[in-house]
Amino acid sequence: MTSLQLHNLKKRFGSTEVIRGVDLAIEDGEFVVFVGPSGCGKSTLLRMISGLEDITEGELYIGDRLINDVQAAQRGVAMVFQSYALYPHLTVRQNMGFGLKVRKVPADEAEQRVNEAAASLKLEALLHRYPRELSGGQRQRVAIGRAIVGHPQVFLFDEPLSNLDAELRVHMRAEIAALHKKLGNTMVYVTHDQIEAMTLADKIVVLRDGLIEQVGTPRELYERPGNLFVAQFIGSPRMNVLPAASVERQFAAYGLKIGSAHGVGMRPEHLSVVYTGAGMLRGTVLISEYTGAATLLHIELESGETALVIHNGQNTPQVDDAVALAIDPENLHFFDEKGQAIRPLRRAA
Ligand SMILES: Nc1ncnc2c1ncn2[C@@H]1O[C@H](COP(=O)(O)OP(=O)(O)OP(=O)(O)O)[C@@H](O)[C@H]1O
Repeated sequence: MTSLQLHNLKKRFGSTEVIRGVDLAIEDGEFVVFVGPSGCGKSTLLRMISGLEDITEGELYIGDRLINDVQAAQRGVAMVFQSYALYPHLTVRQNMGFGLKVRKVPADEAEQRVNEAAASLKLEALLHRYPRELSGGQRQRVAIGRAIVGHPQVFLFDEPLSNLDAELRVHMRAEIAALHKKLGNTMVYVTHDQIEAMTLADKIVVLRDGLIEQVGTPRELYERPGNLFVAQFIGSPRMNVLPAASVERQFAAYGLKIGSAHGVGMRPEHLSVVYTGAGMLRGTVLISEYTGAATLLHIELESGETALVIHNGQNTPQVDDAVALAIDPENLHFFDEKGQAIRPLRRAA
């Protein structure tokens, strides 16, 4: 059993509490991604699981074993860092085998494990090289290989792809997904990258200021955010949220009642530009950003608010054009004055 249970976990540095009571259950074999704004405590929480940071309060179980006071090396976890943390004076083979040597795994078994990991990560031809002779992606693969050879129960990844260029990130992301499929281990992954979170996670944990805001599948968080913070954190560009008062009249014309909602959320990809004048909202194009596959339009609405719209059809409007915007009411999100989601109109598929 390699499930993880976090019970009211807290971390204080001096008098500052940076993890303020986290309860979380991670299932055996699950791929869980921690996201949240810079400084919210993602890395600290991961380091508490790894044993690199001690736990101020609360309980942490791996399987049914309480591991608060178990040393990092005895927890059955392996961590992969953003910085790779390879030994520059050791070859790829030596780097991958180093931990096994320290743990006095017999040499022939260690060699076999390194060979197996090298084969699954396509590193066989590079085993004799030194880290300086490798590309960033190859280095990160070695760092992952070093984690694999220890046969950990749980893999922990702290922004492992942040130092790679865009193309390599896409490639390595797919490799990590394939690795999870193949090994089936429990994995916990910290990232800033929305696409990584959405594509890799079975479950995303959104953290803010040392607390969990919402836990759910990528689809649940995207389609049914529980509050304004999650609504605007998940999805890029972020969800437009307009004061209910500024759209009430226009919506009423379409038979839509805003009710007690304080804010109305509309994702940029759900708004479409219409030319017939039949849109719910009207405005003028302020900025038009062509990105190849789509154009991001900044629309100044009649109410004075600005809305972002992803336009990927023909007839892209130009700056200063007057446009109308339409949205399927199913795609509207409503929030109360405290920012909590109300009247969810959509069901996650
Ligand atoms: N050793 C430390 N001593 C004091 N404060 C710390 C220490 N490590 C982290 N912190 C503080 O704890 C908070 C959480 O830091 P953490 O690195 O976990 O955030 P994060 O969400 O991973 O941020 P980022 O996305 O920027 O990496 C921050 O306010 C940080 O300054």
